[in-house]
Amino acid sequence: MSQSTGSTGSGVSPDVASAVALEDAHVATLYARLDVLRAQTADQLAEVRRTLATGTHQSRFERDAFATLYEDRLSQLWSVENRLCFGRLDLQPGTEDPRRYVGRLGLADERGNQVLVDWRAPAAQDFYQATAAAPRDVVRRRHLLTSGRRVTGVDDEVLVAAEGERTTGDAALLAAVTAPRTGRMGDIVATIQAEQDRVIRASERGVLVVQGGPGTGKTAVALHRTAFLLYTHRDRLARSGVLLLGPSPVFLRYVEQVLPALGETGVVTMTLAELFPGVVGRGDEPPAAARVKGSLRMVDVLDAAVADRQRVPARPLRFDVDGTRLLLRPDAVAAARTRARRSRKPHNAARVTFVRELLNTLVTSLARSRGVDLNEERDDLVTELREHVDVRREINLCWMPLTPQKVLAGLYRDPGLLERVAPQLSAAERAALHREDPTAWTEADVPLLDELAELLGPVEESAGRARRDADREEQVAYARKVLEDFEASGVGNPLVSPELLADRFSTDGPTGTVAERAAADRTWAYGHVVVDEAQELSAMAWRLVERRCPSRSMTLVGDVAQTSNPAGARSWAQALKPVVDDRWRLEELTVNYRTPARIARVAADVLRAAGISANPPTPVREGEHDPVAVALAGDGGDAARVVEVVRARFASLDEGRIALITAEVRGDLGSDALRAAVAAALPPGAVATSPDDLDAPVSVIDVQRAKGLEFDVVVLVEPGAVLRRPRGANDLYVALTRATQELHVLHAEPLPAGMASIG
Ligand SMILES: Nc1ncnc2c1ncn2[C@@H]1O[C@H](COP(=O)(O)OP(=O)(O)OP(=O)(O)O)[C@@H](O)[C@H]1O
Repeated sequence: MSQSTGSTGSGVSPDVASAVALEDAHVATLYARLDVLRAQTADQLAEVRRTLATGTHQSRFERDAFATLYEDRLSQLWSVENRLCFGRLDLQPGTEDPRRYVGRLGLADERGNQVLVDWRAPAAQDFYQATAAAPRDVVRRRHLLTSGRRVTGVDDEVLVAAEGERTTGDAALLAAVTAPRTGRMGDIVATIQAEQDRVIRASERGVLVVQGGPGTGKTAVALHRTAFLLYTHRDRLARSGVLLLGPSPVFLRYVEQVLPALGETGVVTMTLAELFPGVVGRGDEPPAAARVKGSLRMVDVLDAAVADRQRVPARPLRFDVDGTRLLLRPDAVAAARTRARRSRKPHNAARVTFVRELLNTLVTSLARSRGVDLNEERDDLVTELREHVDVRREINLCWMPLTPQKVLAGLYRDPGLLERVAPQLSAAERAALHREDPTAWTEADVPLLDELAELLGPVEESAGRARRDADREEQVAYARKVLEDFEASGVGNPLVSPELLADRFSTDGPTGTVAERAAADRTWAYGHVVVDEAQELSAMAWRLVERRCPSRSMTLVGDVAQTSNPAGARSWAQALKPVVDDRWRLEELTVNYRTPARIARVAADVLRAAGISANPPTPVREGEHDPVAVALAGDGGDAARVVEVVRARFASLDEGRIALITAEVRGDLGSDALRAAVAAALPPGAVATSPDDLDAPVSVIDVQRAKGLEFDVVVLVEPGAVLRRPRGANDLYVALTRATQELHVLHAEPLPAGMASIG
């Protein structure tokens, strides 16, 4: 059995009081050590700046590199102030280091003895993995409850006899999951659960899919896994970069503090809409358009659209080259096209072959017409033809250098072209693709632009690339030497690779940081890609992600019961088949840390009523508040009623956040109108001015934007209308599972099937 003892409050037993005093004293020594290291590092930074401030270019270079390292180390030492140490492991006597303290980073005392183990280190693994059923060498796991630098309580589990796996550190966990929300996700290092830890520490090789219902910690796990992989494979990953793909900018802001709090700052975080450099796909579009654009049939459509721009004229082309008449017959153009296509190069590169073939034909007839020796005059004649305006124009009309934007815009603008190149789409599907402003790019356009970039290739090779590469190699070699010196100086392990350091102190700046270079380079190959809400990716989006990660080292987290994109996944097997066939492994998360059981039961009933087979996760707590339904009258006064419910909840809430979740953006009960109405009824600053604002206590958002977020109180308006959206049952499931404490449902229409139990 695993026994839990401990307290955070008054009236504690003498044993607990003395345990708290003991841990308090120990933690004080850890903070003292931290202070010493901070002071030492600050001194070393000042020293480097002073002693190497003058002199040659080389010594300034060296100073900047060392300064960068000390600054990194200092900011890491400052980032661990909060909850520096949160646990203790007591192992069987005779084990190496039988008492281990676990915390945010590893610390050694002045004699070099390890006094704190980094949560990511193998020596900390048992803190998360040991259970009563499989205690490994653990006798006791102790969670330290802290306030500032003081220990205020302990929560002990004594692992003495067999029992099934259970959640660990109950008091600490419950305190974490019931705490009021701030609008920003926090880290969970102190209370990572065994099933989550297995995912976090899983091998980085291959494709790992993490399926879990709402609130199972998928996002938290994805972020902690990212920190773990960077810690474990720093050299490789710092160089190649890690990409974290999230569903929306607001979601990325919601999670943006987690990795820095774990000491990691170099991860590239983006939405799919930003993955094609130079374009941000923020436009809205109807679900029907997104569905077609996400379909794999677009691969052939785009291929045909490019082929359509490789043209053979219907009639012979005639040129007058300085008095010499030339004829270019369609069959000669067709032959040049065939040759160019056979090169299997992208359109812009194959154009070189096409132009060369045509010029060969023309130059032969030019030489013949003028009666000159082709072999002797060839270069001059070719130059003459190349510079001839008509020749250039006609060759361009047959095979133009193209950009992805140009081809896609042309396709959307021209129904005739669409009909020609997309006979496999229905007329309705082609109509869905047509649009008046073809360059108002949407998220679903981004994978298509990327696909086209593959088909087209770059318009011209960027000049100077070779020179930049050579410069960079030199900088990296130098950075490697600086790192060796730094490690020898004994301040700690550098957090960066030579490449990263070269980026950081490079003052002439052609390279930028890994993150900047990766974000700007469509062909960047990331060392690992993490996709959150991965169920939302369409088949075309998967092709793009695959191109960004040729090593296929990926972590994909999501829930196929929450898919709202009409082109998104219905099952992992179906979504991943075209990407990696069946070469992926699955881990499941089964415990819901967010939604209390009283609310989660309603959400599960909605899924069941919609015939969606899913295993909703088991809530970790029952909760204190039953969900409440409030009937609206369906008259002109409903918006005022909604406002009144929000106002009343706001008045009685000391801390935490409220979300008013709507079915739509527009209309009386749409998010825009309700945001204005609620803002007028609440004190200034209480209501977020846009869906992207996470700091105000009250947010008014449509269900789409609520994805991945959570709130203490959710007020949901008109669930029946949510249900009518494409994949509406999934959206309703998402909306119902955003609450950490209370759910209020306001409805004029009858409550949807599955929600009848709400009183
Ligand atoms: N081990 C844990 N200890 C403390 N809190 C946890 C733990 N695991 C998850 N949580 C908390 O539970 C909440 C839900 O986590 P998270 O957002 O990662 O879930 P999710 O599976 O991504 O949910 P959804 O699919 O609904 O977006 C967060 O507040 C997170 O901090």
